[in-house]
Amino acid sequence: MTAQIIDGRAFAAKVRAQVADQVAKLKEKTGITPGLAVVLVGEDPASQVYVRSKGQQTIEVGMNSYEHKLPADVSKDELYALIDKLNNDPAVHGILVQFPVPDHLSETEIVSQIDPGKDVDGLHVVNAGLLASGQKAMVSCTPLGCLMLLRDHLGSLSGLDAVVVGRSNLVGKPMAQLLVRDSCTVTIAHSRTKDLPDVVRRADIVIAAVGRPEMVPGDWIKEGATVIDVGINRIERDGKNKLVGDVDYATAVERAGAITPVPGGVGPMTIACLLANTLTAACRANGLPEPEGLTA
Ligand SMILES: NC(=O)C1=CN([C@@H]2O[C@H](COP(=O)(O)OP(=O)(O)OC[C@H]3O[C@@H](n4cnc5c(N)ncnc54)[C@H](OP(=O)(O)O)[C@@H]3O)[C@@H](O)[C@H]2O)C=CC1
Ligand SMILES: Nc1nc(=O)c2c([nH]1)NC[C@@H]1CN(c3ccc(C(=O)N[C@@H](CCC(=O)O)C(=O)O)cc3)C=[N+]21
Repeated sequence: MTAQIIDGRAFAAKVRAQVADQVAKLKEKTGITPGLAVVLVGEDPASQVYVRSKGQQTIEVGMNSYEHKLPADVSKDELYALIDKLNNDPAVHGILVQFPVPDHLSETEIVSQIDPGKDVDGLHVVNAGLLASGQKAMVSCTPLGCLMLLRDHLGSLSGLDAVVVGRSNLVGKPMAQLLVRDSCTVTIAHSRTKDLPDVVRRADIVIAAVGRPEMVPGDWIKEGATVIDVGINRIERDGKNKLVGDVDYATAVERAGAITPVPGGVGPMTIACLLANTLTAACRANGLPEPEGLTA
């Protein structure tokens, strides 16, 4: 079998068009323009690229973008003072602190400073708890994007066996929560999993969120399974820089029923869902109905 390619870039463009449409209506009806603040600490080159791309796409859908660049040696007090200011700024509906941050700062502590209603990354314990208990939360953008692709491709996910490889707070854990909510039978695998190949072989849905280039080979994939590759790894091959996922695309494409490519799969969906979450946060902050088709 040769897999159908799930075109995340095209789907993300559709999500952004929906966001743009609903932002325009919101502005017209209420005068509210959703605003997203992105905080970048230091000069990590990959982070700079993402932050620029987030800023551009925020403007393109008609929202306000606020970028805050802080030096790598910024003190935690200065960073928290900025977060506090953004928490209290009514023009800012979403706040994202780009990770990784320099070693003298704690990601967990940073996230705990953000107003949960503005936590568009869905990382605050309040949002993790709301999601885990089946309530309305801010859901981390990458898992939300993966869920949208899966629902679009498969329709109902009910009763399917899903394996999530990776248990991070940003991707693996919220992904597993969303799949459980859609009635999948979910296994969360990680670096201590015994016989990972065997665990992956059982899955109708494989989500790879590990951070190891091409770690999942095609012969771990059940024939016809749907494979969502979250990994973004920069490698050098044949003297060229290349972006590859956590799945060995060349062999997996021969076994899977459908697969997301890297680039052009999950990555663009992450940014589209960040914009969707910012719109959702703006609606909730103003007691307005949820945007249509953009929440989990
Ligand atoms: N496309 C997108 O939009 C996004 C892509 N990413 C990418 O997704 C990947 C994962 O990101 P993130 O979740 O933040 O990463 P983390 O490093 O936080 O988590 C990686 C997870 O993978 C597990 N793991 C590591 N090695 C193995 C192994 N050999 N076998 C099985 N499991 C293993 C770890 O297990 P343990 O807990 O036991 O250590 C951990 O749970 C990265 O490539 C990242 O760049 C991330 C965010 C967005
Ligand atoms: N607080 C926080 N939240 C995040 O969600 C977060 C983060 N920090 N730090 C880094 C990771 C990674 N991440 C990506 C977003 C978009 C693409 C993306 O658009 N990728 C394109 C290609 C980009 C390229 O060419 O480099 C694609 O896959 O097609 C990738 C990765 C969000 N993350």
